[in-house]
Amino acid sequence: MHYIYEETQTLDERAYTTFGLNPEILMEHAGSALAKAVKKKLTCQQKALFVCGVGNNGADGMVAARLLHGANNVSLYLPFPPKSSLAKLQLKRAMQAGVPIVENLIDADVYVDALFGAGLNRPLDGFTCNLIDALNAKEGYKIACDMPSGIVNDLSLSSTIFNAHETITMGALKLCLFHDALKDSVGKIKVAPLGLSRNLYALPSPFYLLQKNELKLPLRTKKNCNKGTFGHVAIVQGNKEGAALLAGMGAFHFGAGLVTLLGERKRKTPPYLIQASTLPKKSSVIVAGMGLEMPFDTVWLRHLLLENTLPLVIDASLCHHELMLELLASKKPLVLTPHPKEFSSIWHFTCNEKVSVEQIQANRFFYAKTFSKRFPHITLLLKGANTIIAHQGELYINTYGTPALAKGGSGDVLAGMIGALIAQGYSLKEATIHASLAHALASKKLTCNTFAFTPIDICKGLKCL
Ligand SMILES: NC(=O)C1=CN([C@@H]2O[C@H](COP(=O)(O)OP(=O)(O)OC[C@H]3O[C@@H](n4cnc5c(N)ncnc54)[C@H](OP(=O)(O)O)[C@@H]3O)[C@@H](O)[C@H]2O)[C@@H](O)CC1
Ligand SMILES: Nc1ncnc2c1ncn2[C@@H]1O[C@H](COP(=O)(O)OP(=O)(O)O)[C@@H](O)[C@H]1O
Ligand SMILES: [K+]
Repeated sequence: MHYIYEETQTLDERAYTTFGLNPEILMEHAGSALAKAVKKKLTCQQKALFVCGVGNNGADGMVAARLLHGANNVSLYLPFPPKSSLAKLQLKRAMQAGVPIVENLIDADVYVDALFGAGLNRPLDGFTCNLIDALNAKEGYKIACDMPSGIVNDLSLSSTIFNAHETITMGALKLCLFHDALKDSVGKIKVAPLGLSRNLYALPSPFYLLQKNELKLPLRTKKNCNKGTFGHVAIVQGNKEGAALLAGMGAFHFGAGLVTLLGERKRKTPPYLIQASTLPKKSSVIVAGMGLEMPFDTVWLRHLLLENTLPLVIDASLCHHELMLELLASKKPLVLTPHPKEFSSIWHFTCNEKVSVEQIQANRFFYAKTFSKRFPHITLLLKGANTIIAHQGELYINTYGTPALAKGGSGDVLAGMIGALIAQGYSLKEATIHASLAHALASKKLTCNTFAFTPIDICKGLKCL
């Protein structure tokens, strides 16, 4: 698991004070990593253009251009005169080495965006937006230095953002790179070590990037077992019965020994799903919310969810229902799996403050972290292009989801999968993390194109993990 940081200046400063490095040493490493990434994409006849800004982000680009010049065809384009002392120094060195400087945005095979990085402190002006639009419109491979230009104060996004195929980020991963709205702009993210190994440069952080090799599958290693060994998931069935069916299939395919759909007996279900009107005695967990159309029998549901000690996975319409207040107050072990609109309702109930979906999406990390600190017994999974799992102020980010999942029913399967892992003995946090990883990775197993995928394909994909 890699740490992610809200800002990395503290890490740079520690590299100076603890390890005796200095900004120039760090920058030489940043430029060298950028140069390596550019070189990989260039044949001898091809040309790279480094578009450099006024600060140290631009200076990184100038270092990379100097390192490549002589062996590769590279040029610098400086739309503004350098401001920072390191940018002035690096420009001088680049000129002494003879790096060509061009006056316009010329055509190239590789474009490097070294306009702005962590120092962008206000929205971009019209000229810079037009420049970035022009860069985005160019053919060719695009590399962002540290971060795509357009992220203001490491946090909010300008209306115009550089669209990279690849981002070489300096020293460590930054939280802003995992904004949902940047998922189409960052490309592949690579970390450039800055004169120290990544481990030495790093400090502990409460934010983590989930890696696929960390996935803990519910593999059956003991031969002496029976269905009871793997728990019993009870799923509340609503009027839209397909939702509970999908959750049931997700739970069953992810290892639950028994899965019961609770409610009125419905028409066709897969034969391995049990139907019952009362909670089975040996249930391990209750999953509820999907397919529940309002109004529903609140008395029955309140009794079912609250009059026992079973952990709960709560999804979909229940997030909009005032029953949520009682669930939160009950201090029952709880996983909540809202999408941003559902989270906006939960936030309203719990914090007595109306926040729009847009506000949540613009500040996903803040809202998820704040909520998880306020409700330390809850594990929150905030859905999105990059899913966030929040627990006691820690955030785990899953970037593996794909647009194939953007279909009704994908979330239902996920809720069932989380229930399955809880039933098999995972902690609520671990169940949520590993179900989320498996959900995203399974969706990649069967994706032949981006549109024909169905939620049932997630279950099929689980068979291949
Ligand atoms: N040890 C180090 O230092 C290391 C640094 N590293 C690299 O440095 C990058 C950070 O460099 P940075 O802090 O100089 O910021 P950067 O993004 O280049 O821009 C700041 C400049 O832009 C200006 N400005 C701001 N907003 C503006 C706007 N809207 N429109 C116009 N101008 C605007 C602002 O000027 P202001 O007008 O605010 O005085 C300032 O001059 C980091 O991302 C990484 O790539 C790595 O090499 C690792 C080691
Ligand atoms: N563009 C996307 N990239 C990655 N994952 C996505 C994307 N769109 C949706 N998902 C995932 O698909 C699931 C959709 O869940 P949800 O919106 O609750 O659907 P439903 O309630 O219809 O089952 C979530 O896990 C979400 O993170
Ligand atoms: K940049």
